[in-house]
Amino acid sequence: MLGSLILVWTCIFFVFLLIRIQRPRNFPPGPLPLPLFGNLLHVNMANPLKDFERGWLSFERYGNIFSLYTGSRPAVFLNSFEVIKEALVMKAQDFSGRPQDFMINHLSENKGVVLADYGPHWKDHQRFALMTLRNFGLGKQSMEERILEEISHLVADLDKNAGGTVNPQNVFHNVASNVISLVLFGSCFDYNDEFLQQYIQLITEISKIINGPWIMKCETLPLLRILPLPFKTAFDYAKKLKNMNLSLISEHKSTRLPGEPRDFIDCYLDELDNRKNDGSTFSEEQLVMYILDLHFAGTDTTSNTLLTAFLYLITHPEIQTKCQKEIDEVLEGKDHASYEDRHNMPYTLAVIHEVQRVANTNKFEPFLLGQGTVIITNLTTILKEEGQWKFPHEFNPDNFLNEQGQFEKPEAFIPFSTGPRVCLGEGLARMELFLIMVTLLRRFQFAWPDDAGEPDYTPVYGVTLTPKPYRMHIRRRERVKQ
Ligand code: HEM
Repeated sequence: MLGSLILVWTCIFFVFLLIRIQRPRNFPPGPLPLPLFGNLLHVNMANPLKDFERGWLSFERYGNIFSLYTGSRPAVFLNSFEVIKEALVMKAQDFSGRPQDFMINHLSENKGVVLADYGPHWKDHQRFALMTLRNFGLGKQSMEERILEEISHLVADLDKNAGGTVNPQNVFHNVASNVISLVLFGSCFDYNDEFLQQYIQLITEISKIINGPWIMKCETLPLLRILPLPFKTAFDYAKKLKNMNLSLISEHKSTRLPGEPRDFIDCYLDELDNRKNDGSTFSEEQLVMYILDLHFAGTDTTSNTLLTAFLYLITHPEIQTKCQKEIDEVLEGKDHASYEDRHNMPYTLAVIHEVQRVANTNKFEPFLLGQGTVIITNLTTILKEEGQWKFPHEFNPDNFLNEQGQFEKPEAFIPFSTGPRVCLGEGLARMELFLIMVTLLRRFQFAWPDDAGEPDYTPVYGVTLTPKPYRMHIRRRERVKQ
């Protein structure tokens, strides 16, 4: 009996030795990975940020580089501004790839730009998007006019609720979605439009699923991917979205005048005509996914930043009032704000940047280094890194103001990332944030409702971070002529 027991335990011990995961020599430190599971059981899957911020995977414990295993695959986390800059800027060639075998790659069918690996396909499409955005007036007045036009609908919508309270979630989602729709489809939608509502709902559902607990388990144990688990509905939703994009493309095909593009889709169709069958990576299937990528990347991030902005502004009324004073002075006698006005509004600009710092919508970015090692840059740590900020752990616009009250941007402010994979919508997003916030603050006074209890700033973990749902009280301001 004893002999059999010893034999069983010896076998178990040898199997364990065979399948155990060992960190290679000189590999960044981290918690001991378990066979098969790696560090899956070490991480709070509902909200890993808690582990990283002040928890047991914090900077204080493992320093600025550490590693975790998803199954038998290592992922290296870069945790400070200096190491991220070194990787993404100084060694950009090595650190600009994307993993191609995550679940999410199956969803996107390895098309589009956000998840594309570093290479000719990504380069051509990134260049094309930047050029198209520029041609449609990014950085010029025409884009500004389009955004202001969209903001006028937002103002009318909020005005209907003046004197009452609103849940700003849908309001900001609609406006961000409409701005990017203008660029992509040449038109924006009525806020109650069925197409828009379905589009946003499908994107929201996919975000929830790809950030849910099943996905992490499937990354760890890829065999699970073939089972009919709840995450499979994400594929049905993605198919519906692709069909919606296909219908938009076919409508464009039937109404376009070649060489006279009205929007991003027309530009891409012109590009296809010009390239004919030159063997390039441009194709209609790419366009379907590319539209989805840009819509997704441009909507959630911008609207969650706005939600964060107003959460902090209504709970810091003194900061709101100081912005309004500056805005009133600079816009005295003008009908509307212009993006150029930012140069005369150092305090408001500082508040917008501080909002982006605390909102930190894109917390982790995955990159692929040779030999299959995934590199994850942890933007959360950098945007609160001691030594980089005057007040790393509080909401304080002074983080972006010098002694003379002039606007100053610390180098570690990288909410749009840095290096070749930097956000390609940065210019558009910055213009949107400025024009929307300035216009709304000029028109309305926003307040935390008396019966709403204590504000909770802890973000909800998701593909992008978002504040917990809240309501805000709205009142028209008297100073502005209607
Ligand atoms: C406040 C708003 C925004 C924030 C904070 C933001 C942030 C980011 C970040 C951090 C990345 C890098 C992600 C990564 O490497 O995984 C990124 C990439 C990207 N963003 Fe944005 N973004 C915003 C708005 C937009 C808008 C409006 C657009 C649409 C034009 C857009 C399009 C993209 C695209 C296409 C990429 C992928 C670039 C590539 O991989 O080459 N973003 N964004």
